[in-house]
Amino acid sequence: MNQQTKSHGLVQAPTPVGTTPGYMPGFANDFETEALPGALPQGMNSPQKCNYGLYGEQLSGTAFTANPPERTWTYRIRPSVKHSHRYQKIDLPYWKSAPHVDPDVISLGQYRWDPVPHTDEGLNWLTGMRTMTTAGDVNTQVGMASHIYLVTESMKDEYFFSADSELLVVPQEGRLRFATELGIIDLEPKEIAIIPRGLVYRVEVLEGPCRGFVCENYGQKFELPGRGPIGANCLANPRDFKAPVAAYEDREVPSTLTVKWCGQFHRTDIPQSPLDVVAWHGNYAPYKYDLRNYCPVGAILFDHPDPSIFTVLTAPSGVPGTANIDFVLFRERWMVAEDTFRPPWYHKNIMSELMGNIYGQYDAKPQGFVPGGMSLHNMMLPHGPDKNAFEGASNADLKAEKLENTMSFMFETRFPQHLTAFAANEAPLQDDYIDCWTDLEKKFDGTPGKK
Ligand SMILES: O=C(O)Cc1cc(O)ccc1O
Ligand SMILES: [Fe+2]
Repeated sequence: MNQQTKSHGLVQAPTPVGTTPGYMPGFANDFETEALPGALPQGMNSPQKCNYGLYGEQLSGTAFTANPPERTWTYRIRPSVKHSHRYQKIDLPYWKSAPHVDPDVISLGQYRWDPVPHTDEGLNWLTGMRTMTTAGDVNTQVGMASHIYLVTESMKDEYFFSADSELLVVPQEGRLRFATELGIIDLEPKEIAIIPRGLVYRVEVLEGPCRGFVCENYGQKFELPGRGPIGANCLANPRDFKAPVAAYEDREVPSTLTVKWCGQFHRTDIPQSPLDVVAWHGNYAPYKYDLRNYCPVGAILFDHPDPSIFTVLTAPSGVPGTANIDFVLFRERWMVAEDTFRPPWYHKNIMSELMGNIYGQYDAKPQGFVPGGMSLHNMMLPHGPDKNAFEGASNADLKAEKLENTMSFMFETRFPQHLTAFAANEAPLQDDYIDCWTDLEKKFDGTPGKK
């Protein structure tokens, strides 16, 4: 066992050979990691006494009897239960949960927003979360919410967990550190992170201001999509997902723990940092993924496939083939299809489509859908290329062409998404969005031939 390393004020486990410092590779692997030699019991979970006087504690992210069960054994300085004093309700007025149907807001429509701007107000991970849409029901653990975060300040002696949800974080600007019970994840644009339900963490600003998108998944956890005939390779490869090595701090300072539970926020005082897990093993852990590792598969002769071929992660809903949420990535790729209208087709979809632009230009919307911006095409509402994209693609010389400088994504859910009052009234909604289709001409004149 190597000497443990000290970083970020947390004592961190040595890094396994051949990996990025501080991370272990693999999707939903059964990991083991210790920040102090011998802190992890071997061959069993619950010895009569743990090494270093640590407490053993299990964090279960699935039912005990799920197949496979996902859980992690932590060995910590104090059991989590010692952290809990009485909870007080607190208000985070911009962070909403489903069901949340504002009677004054119309969710039926095609919507697009410019980037939500930063303000002079100092905002952290909790106060800076701005809910745009909600879908499903947090109490029955179905559906999701989409948020924009605007973060300029680190959480200090302040910790959080969501009992409601796992969070998929998609940064667009700035760099954040997630100091979690199970280790440290640093995150920047072009990467994503998953923070599991129930995991305690603090978010620090490494380089601000920070803005990004969050998909709050109330349902079953994100997993890798079934690959069907694509087979074992391409799309998101399991080895490119990275879980942090153990890191702990032994700090006795007055702190707070905020809990999101059934859509409400509660706070309790704790006399120490809860990031005191010295060693852990298991398959329930936070992780990050570099979107530049995503290997897209697409049309190599003609036609435009369904965007499901670009699925990075999917959260099942219980109905086979019908996701609670698909996280879909539109990134740089070659367009080679012959005699084909290459951008997305016009369509209506039972699933509702929330999109965000991380950088560059999206092929169906060359203008107006800008980095940091979002769009919503709700259940069964028609959409597709704007007039310019349609004319351009209909008349393009169909040589092999690389779509460069493009990274957008979609949170696609089987549930209709409801706008919050913030999305409808405060965020920079583009009132003229639907005009992007107004000038599409009638070309039909009753005579045959391509027009
Ligand atoms: O609406 C969109 O832009 C997303 C999308 C992209 C695509 O290539 C096919 C269908 C689809 O919904
Ligand atoms: Fe679409």
